[in-house]
Amino acid sequence: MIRINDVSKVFKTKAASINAVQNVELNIEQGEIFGIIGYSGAGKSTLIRLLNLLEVPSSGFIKIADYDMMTLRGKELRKARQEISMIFQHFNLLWSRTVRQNIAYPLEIAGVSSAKRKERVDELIKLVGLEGRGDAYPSQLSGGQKQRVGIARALANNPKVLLCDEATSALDPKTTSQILDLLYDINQKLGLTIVLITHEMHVIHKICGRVAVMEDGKVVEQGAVLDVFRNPSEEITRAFVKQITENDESLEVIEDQLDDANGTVVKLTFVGERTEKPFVSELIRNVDIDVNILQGNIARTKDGSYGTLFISLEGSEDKVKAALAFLENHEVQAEVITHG
Ligand SMILES: Nc1ncnc2c1ncn2[C@@H]1O[C@H](COP(=O)(O)OP(=O)(O)OP(=O)(O)O)[C@@H](O)[C@H]1O
Repeated sequence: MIRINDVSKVFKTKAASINAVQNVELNIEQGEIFGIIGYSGAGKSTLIRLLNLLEVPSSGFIKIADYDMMTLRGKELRKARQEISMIFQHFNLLWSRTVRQNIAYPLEIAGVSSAKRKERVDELIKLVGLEGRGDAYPSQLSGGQKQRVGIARALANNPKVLLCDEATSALDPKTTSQILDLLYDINQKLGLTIVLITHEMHVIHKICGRVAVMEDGKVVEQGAVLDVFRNPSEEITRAFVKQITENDESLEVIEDQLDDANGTVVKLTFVGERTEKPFVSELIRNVDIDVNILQGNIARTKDGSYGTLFISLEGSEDKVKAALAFLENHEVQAEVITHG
């Protein structure tokens, strides 16, 4: 659906040339939810804005559906943009228009008749869960409701692709979760291809199937979300994965407990089916060793679960060795943190 081939963007200012996006290669398939994650300044916004030509690439090729984006001008570009819609962090609503009028706006521009507009707006209001709020103004809505209007407006002309530019970054965790659920439902119902950018790993693991990690304008790693969780190859990716698996609070607890632990402290990482199985009780039964659970966390991704567990193994050196071997044989990654 989306082919990004050797795409770069250089911003030339009086003071310097900034390589905001460098030689990016990405293929995004029809109907997938693809996440792009990076810290501030990594180039995510620039990259997503290149997709609908809000920014023009300095070099490279972008193909979306049947459009060779680099060659589009005028009327053709406007038509392509109707099929590549976008939602924004700060919603970008028209404040003097009601919810209905905001949603109808792109339909007006596309020349849709008044009766058809009304029908379509009714459908969209239902789709995004804004029944009863059609005549409200944006200032009368919560953040989550404003983003629902943004989503309905973006979907008005039946786009093939929805670009989400930090769409949940201004929302609290509960509302973020509701908006992500809505995006996921829309993806499932309409088969819409969604590309989202974020600096938060929980957004990625909640709804994305694949992810690309950006740093200094480059895509440094990409793959299925579960694989990236299991085997992050870059330092920056490991840091993002830790946003989910080791929050600051959990590390503090572990550090306190490390000082007190008598045994060998081990960090276990397990993926997919393994998270469903009682391997700790199997370990205790098979190796006859004491296991003290210090801290645990399971993250559910769209395609399965990923978990980490910090345990302390208390027993003779041979027993500890046998326990580590048992874990390895049962597809649980074990990393010894300290020896007691
Ligand atoms: N219009 C512009 N003119 C000059 N430099 C720009 C412009 N837009 C972005 N940049 C620079 O390009 C780099 C990438 O910025 P970009 O906004 O794409 O990053 P980002 O990952 O989206 O970060 P953030 O989440 O903070 O927006 C930064 O160094 C930024 O200062």
